[in-house]
Amino acid sequence: MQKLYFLGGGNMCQAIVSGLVKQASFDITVIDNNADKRAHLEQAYGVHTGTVVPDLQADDVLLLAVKPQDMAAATAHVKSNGALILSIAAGLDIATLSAMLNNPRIIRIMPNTPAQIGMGVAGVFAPASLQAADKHIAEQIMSAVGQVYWLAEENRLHAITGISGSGPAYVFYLMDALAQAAQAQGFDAATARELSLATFKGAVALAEQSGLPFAQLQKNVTSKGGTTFAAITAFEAAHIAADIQAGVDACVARSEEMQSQLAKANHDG
Ligand SMILES: NC(=O)C1=CN([C@@H]2O[C@H](COP(=O)(O)OP(=O)(O)OC[C@H]3O[C@@H](n4cnc5c(N)ncnc54)[C@H](OP(=O)(O)O)[C@@H]3O)[C@@H](O)[C@H]2O)C=CC1
Ligand SMILES: O=C(O)[C@@H]1CCC=N1
Repeated sequence: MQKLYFLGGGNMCQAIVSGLVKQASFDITVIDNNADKRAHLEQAYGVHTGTVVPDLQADDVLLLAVKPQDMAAATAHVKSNGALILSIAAGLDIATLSAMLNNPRIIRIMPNTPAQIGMGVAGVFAPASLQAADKHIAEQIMSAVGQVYWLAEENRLHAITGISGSGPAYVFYLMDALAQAAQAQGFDAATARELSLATFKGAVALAEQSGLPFAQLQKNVTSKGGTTFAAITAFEAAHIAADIQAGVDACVARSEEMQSQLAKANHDG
């Protein structure tokens, strides 16, 4: 069985591992410096764990899942020996990773946390020089936990980060805002959470099942001069849609900025 190592056993590693172990197609080892995390990973998913990446072989796979700013230190002693490298780190480009690992065989992935329940979205980019078999491995790993979108250019990873990579946080922010509004209307915290959750859940399922444009679905709730009209008029006066666009733009800009900073730090250091 092909050996797959995760470097970093945190949130995203656990999300991917939880879906992947059901496939039983890789011999998985997670490298993490935290003993509690290693014990949890062994117990919950039956994977091997360790504290150091062993010297790799060409047919092994290493998935990099530490924070971008920890990557240089975490990979300093890794001997990748031409193994396939998959990186989920935001803002670390292939040129920088390739210099860190002395290995150009790298695929970048931008996943998101709903991977934990098999409903993730992942943007994936592979340089043209990589073999179809390498792309197949990335596809196999990420399709175990959700949908996979192949990107034609590495730079598109910034955009996918702004939409689906960070996107779950925007949705939770809106869910929390609706729950807070419910509390302001006198519901207790538990009921407010349930009302917000059930409203999001029902709206998402309706959008999916009807296939209608989101704007049409919104119109179907909005009687002219009625209650929803009052709410949407208030949202428009507050430029909520433009603010969401500004949030996405800030996310994309930060991804680009991190990439320049990390590339420079690695080049200088
Ligand atoms: N969370 C998200 O929604 C998404 C995250 N990503 C990317 O995924 C990557 C991981 O993020 P996430 O899982 O949230 O981060 P976490 O902090 O949850 O996980 C990283 C793990 O790596 C461990 N670690 C740090 N340094 C080392 C080392 N030298 N050797 C072994 N283990 C080490 C950390 O331990 P300790 O805590 O002790 O430092 C931690 O357990 C990041 O690069 C991020 O950009 C991409 C898309 C979405
Ligand atoms: O916030 C971050 O930097 C990471 C990348 C995408 C989601 N979380």
